[in-house]
Amino acid sequence: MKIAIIGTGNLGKSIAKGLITNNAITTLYLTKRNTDSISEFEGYKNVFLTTDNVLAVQHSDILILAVQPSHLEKVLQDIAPMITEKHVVISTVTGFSIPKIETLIGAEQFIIRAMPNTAIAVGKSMTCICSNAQGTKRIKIAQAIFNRLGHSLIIPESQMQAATVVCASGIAFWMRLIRATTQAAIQLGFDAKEAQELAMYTSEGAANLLIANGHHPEEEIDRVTTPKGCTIEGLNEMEHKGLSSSLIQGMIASYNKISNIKKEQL
Ligand SMILES: NC(=O)C1=CN([C@@H]2O[C@H](COP(=O)(O)OP(=O)(O)OC[C@H]3O[C@@H](n4cnc5c(N)ncnc54)[C@H](O)[C@@H]3O)[C@@H](O)[C@H]2O)C=CC1
Ligand SMILES: O=C(O)[C@@H]1CCC=N1
Repeated sequence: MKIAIIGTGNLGKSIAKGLITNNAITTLYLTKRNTDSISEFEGYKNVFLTTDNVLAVQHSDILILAVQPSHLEKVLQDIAPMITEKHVVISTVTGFSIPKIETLIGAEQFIIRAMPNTAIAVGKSMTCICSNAQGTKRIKIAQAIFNRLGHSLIIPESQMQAATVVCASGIAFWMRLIRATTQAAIQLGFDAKEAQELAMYTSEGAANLLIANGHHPEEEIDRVTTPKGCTIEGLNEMEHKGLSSSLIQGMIASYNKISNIKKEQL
């Protein structure tokens, strides 16, 4: 696949790493206004670094847009004349709707919105995808890319904002949970490196149990909680202190913030 990533920042770099590691490219153009900070990609075969978005579009079929929301309009205006029927345009940009993209490049283009997360760098992104009417004809291409780099789900565009919080911001939320369990493990006597190892692999094990068995989390919790034991003592104390409630409220606050960001952009 001939892919261009327009705006190779935090997310763009993660996508580039995932694509390169998984041999998912024929050519890969990475653009940035100053390419110095993506020099780590120099030297890879068939990977080209450039400041020229138009050049990247001309040499690619799949265009992954990963600039900040405030930059997308200008980027789309610049590349619009170069977009042809060979291109599939995949925007990862938060809060920038498909109708708005259509007004800038045309509703006849294949337009996909994707919400991956930075775990795409290690082939473990949960990516939600939606498209415009024309894009439904190419959505399988987008799914094939994101399934190679993790797991994907097609959703209606109306759920994209929620997907941003759960999947994209979700990486940060899970990191805090892993950090907190690491801190507890240190207090309980493990050195910092061991503590993080215990926290990382235990969280990986918990997620894999659900993925493999398809169980509800409480079913797995029941298997761990010995009556009058230490697990239920800890769980109940966490809930008295508002663990679930705090996570839910945090995610709702994050969701509401996206609505405000969208209004600020109008
Ligand atoms: N960081 C994340 O985990 C996720 C970010 N997103 C979305 O992805 C987009 C990018 O986010 P980040 O990577 O975090 O931002 P970032 O600021 O790290 O990356 C954006 C990059 O675009 C470059 N850029 C700006 N104007 C450009 C232009 N005209 N041509 C080429 N490059 C240009 C900037 O130099 C920067 O490196 C945002 O819209 C964000 O909402 C979506 C999911 C996850
Ligand atoms: O924090 C943000 O606004 C962006 C969107 C999801 C991840 N980063």
